Amino acid sequence: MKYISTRGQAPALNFEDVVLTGLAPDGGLYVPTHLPEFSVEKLQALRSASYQELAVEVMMPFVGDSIDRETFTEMVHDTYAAFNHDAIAPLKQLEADVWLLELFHGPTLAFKDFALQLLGRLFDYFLAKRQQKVVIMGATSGDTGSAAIDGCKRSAWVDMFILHPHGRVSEVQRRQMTSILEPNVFNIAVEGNFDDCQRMVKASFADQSFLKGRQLVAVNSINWARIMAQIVYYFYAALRLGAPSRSVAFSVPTGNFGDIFAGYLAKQMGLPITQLVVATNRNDILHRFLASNRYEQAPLEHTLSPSMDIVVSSNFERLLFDLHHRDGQALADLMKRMSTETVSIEDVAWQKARALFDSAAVSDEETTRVIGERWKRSNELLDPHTAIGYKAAIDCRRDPAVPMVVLGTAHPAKFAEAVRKSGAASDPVLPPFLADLMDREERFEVLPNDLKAVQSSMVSALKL
Ligand SMILES: Cc1ncc(COP(=O)(O)O)c(C=O)c1O
Ligand SMILES: N[C@@H](CCOP(=O)(O)O)C(=O)O
Repeated sequence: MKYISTRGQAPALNFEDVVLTGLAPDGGLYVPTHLPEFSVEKLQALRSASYQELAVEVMMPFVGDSIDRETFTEMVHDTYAAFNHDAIAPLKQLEADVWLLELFHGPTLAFKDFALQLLGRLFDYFLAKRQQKVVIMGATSGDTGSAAIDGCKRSAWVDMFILHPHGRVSEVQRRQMTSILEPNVFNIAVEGNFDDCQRMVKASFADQSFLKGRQLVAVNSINWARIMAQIVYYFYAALRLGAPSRSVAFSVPTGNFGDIFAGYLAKQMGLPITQLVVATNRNDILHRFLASNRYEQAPLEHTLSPSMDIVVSSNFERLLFDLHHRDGQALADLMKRMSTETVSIEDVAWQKARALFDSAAVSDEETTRVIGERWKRSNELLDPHTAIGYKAAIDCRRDPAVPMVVLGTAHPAKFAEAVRKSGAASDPVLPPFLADLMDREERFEVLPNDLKAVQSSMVSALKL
């Protein structure tokens, strides 16, 4: 399988090279040249596959000849052995034909573990083969950071710098990152917001000269392997609920548009998904775009669902590429305009987007109300991001006969403030392996919202 840039001006890469990169040199994001197809017969044959078996079937075509099947199968089994539920991604019934796909049974209690546990193993495999050390640089609004650190902290091949917005992630999220004291892990709290962190990461990928020859590698969803691993749980949930004989709908709490883009790809690959709901918080640029065909940036707002406090949604570019017939030049022009002005796309492309996605924006008040109500009704504690997914699912549902799956993206104990405000329960409890989290020593550096300051801190930590 080959990968091309959404902006059309970068060389095509194979899977190994695409895993060990970030942005394409032309500023675009890598996408596969084509998607594997899963026929009805093939889906039927996978109905009773375990999560791990399915993961190999879904991902192997993307991996191609970069890893042999036996080695990749072992890697996948090892990856999901780190999860704390036998089903890996269990489905829980919330009400008649509304299901919660619990994606928080990994080591850091968020859906990011699905891809980042695998990515850490992919890095080790390729870097050991090359005998090469790389530098990871990532931006996080809370969950990617801890999942990346957990996935890569034991690697001899990486030094890792994770930027989070100072004071804008939950205390549990911060401690999950900053209490990892391995010498190759560096946490930087930036006096800015997530978009500022992500901007610095992208600028560093675009010009890596400050690293004096060391190579940067991405852990954010600009890295194709992140998206690839997230496609699998859409297949898993749909097959468990009766696909291919039965269609399924998904509601996805959305920030950087990676998770829902994986759902869109699953649909393109043949999974009978009849509805995809983009669920946002007050940072609702994607909802506003889908409602009005105006892509208009608004200032980032801080909400009770901090992991989705994102305005510039990286992966939206991958969708726009498809909506523009994969025309790299058209995309390069569009992305340039989108960064400075309010943009509308051609009506046909926008109508296509509206046919693919429904959307809703959910306020903090509605989020806490939903958490409280769900707790009263069934003692089910939703984290604020998942609560947004649930509310959007109910508001946007097209066909009650089609099972609606809400992606449960994080464990409620990561977001005690929102849960407390909902009046749902006393503090949600962390699982035993994190019971002492609040007592662990922390290490992080606070830096101004300034690219040069961040890069020079990296250079001195790496002793370059
Ligand atoms: C808990 C949680 N839910 C939802 C999201 C949104 O996912 P995505 O950025 O892939 O849209 C994130 C992170 O972005 C998250 O951490
Ligand atoms: N919500 C994310 C933000 C980064 O998104 P990513 O999927 O591109 O890594 C986080 O929790 O860090």
